[in-house]
Amino acid sequence: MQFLIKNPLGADHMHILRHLSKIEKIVHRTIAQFPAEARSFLSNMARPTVYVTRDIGPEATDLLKNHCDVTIWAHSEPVSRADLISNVQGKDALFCLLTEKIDKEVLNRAGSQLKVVATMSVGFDHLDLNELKARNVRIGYTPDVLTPATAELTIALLLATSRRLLEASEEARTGGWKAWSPFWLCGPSLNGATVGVVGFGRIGQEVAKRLNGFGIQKLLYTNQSGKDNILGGHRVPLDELLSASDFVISTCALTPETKEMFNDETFKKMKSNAVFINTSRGGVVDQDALIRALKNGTIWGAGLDVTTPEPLPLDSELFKLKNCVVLPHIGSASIETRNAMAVLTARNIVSALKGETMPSELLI
Ligand SMILES: O=C(O)[C@H](O)CO
Repeated sequence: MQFLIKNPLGADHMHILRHLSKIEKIVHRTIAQFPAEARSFLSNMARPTVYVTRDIGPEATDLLKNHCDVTIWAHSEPVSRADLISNVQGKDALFCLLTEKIDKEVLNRAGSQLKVVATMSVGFDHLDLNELKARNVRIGYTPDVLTPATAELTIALLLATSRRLLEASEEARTGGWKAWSPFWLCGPSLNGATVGVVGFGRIGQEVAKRLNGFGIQKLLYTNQSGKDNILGGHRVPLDELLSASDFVISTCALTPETKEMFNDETFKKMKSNAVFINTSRGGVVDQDALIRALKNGTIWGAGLDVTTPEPLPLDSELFKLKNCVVLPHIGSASIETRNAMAVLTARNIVSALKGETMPSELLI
């Protein structure tokens, strides 16, 4: 607490502060004797507290600070589990990232005053939804704001994989470029191709819109809504999509149903010239099966923005395969998008703490 002290009586400031501190103690003792209801009413009037698990930029931080007492893990690496657990104790809100697993242990340690957990991501497979629901903790997430950036990156990764951009750049820099050669560094073209998008939600559809400019012949998709003919595409069963597509793009959420849906069996159903792109979650792929498929020529190549685990260990077979491009989960990493995600997460928290409608609440 800070006091601006005018001193009309001429007493020295230290003397006044000693009195104030005595008064504060008396107030605390008195409040402690109030009935529980009155105590909780008074504590609700105090500024709420929020724990933030990374540096989230000035705009989102200021927004939170205008309404709450903010504690930040302001480091570039993720907060350790031990630090998360000790810092979340007693907080009213938690601002987290997809790098933190928010489970029973974290929620128990946070305490029953916790009102909202807001994640700076559209994916929420790192949150234990049942435990949050059981505690009536509201959940914020960041759909929509990251859709264009993630779609953009999906196209970039697809082209980098099919047109072998990283390999080509490496050859140019390291003396492999001897002369222009007819079939050197060639890869399959998007022009005239059939593209299958697995999970035709917000991001999948935005990818499809961008594909339009590349002269693809046919768009296939699987989706949950059951709607056909979205954006001129055909809704088909997964097996049909896999066997007919030259490019298979995974943009589906990780759920118990989609876990490792790309496995030995499904890779075998794809064309041998197929390019597999994953910008959703590493967990939708059985990674050992993918390595086998890439080594054996079951499919032509793969571009992965997401892996299991993350970061992918340096000795992973995937890094050794020329027909595989691995990116460090940068789907939404445009400057504007990451800031918008941070601000939306902060707004989710402030609204939930005020008991208002959240801009993006995950309703379960
Ligand atoms: O879930 C998300 O938001 C992405 O994977 C990262 O932006």
